[in-house]
Amino acid sequence: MSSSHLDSLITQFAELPTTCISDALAGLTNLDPAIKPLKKEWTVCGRAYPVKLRAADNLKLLQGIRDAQPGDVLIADAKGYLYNAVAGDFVIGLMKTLGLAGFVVDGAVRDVSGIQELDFPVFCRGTTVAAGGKSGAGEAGVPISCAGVTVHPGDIVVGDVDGVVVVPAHQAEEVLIKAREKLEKDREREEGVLGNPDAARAYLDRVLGRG
Ligand SMILES: O=C([O-])CC(=O)C(=O)O
Repeated sequence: MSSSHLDSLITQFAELPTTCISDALAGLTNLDPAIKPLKKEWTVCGRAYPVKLRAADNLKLLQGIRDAQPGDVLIADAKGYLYNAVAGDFVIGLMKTLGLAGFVVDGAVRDVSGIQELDFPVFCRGTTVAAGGKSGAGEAGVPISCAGVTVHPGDIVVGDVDGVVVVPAHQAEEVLIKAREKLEKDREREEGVLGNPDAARAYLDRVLGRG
């Protein structure tokens, strides 16, 4: 896929809620729902730059920040470990300064207030007070397994208040069409019943087989 085509897909995915993208993918590529934005207003959408870390160690995360391209979403498997952070406001500030689109981590961050002030979208499993180490184990820019999902470099990562979905690059066009259709159906269904008790009862009767 050319990079301008991928950019156009990313722009279009950014307009969709994760719920519809999840439905289009049958829920198969959603990260563990414990992974949520540090601020509920934050959203993220971009090319995946995956990083594999040892629990509580961030040297290879720093390599990922150095090697990723502007617009990439750094997505890190930090083994779900919550006692030591792999990033605080300093490391997140590096990501923002180098133009990355966001950070998703199956692990912990710290300096929550500082990160919120940076206004750079961070999605994580949890937060902690303790720093991590820099011993060097891990790999950057390789396929990973993160919070139950395989992520390849160049997949599309989309996150909002509901959670994070990974769109495999080779399925992106088809998923975009299906997700848009789902969004339209959800809107019609909602508009049809909201504030209209007769329509609400008719819907329930139909689904319950009493119509
Ligand atoms: O320096 C580190 O590796 C982690 C940290 O506390 C920060 O990013 O502020």
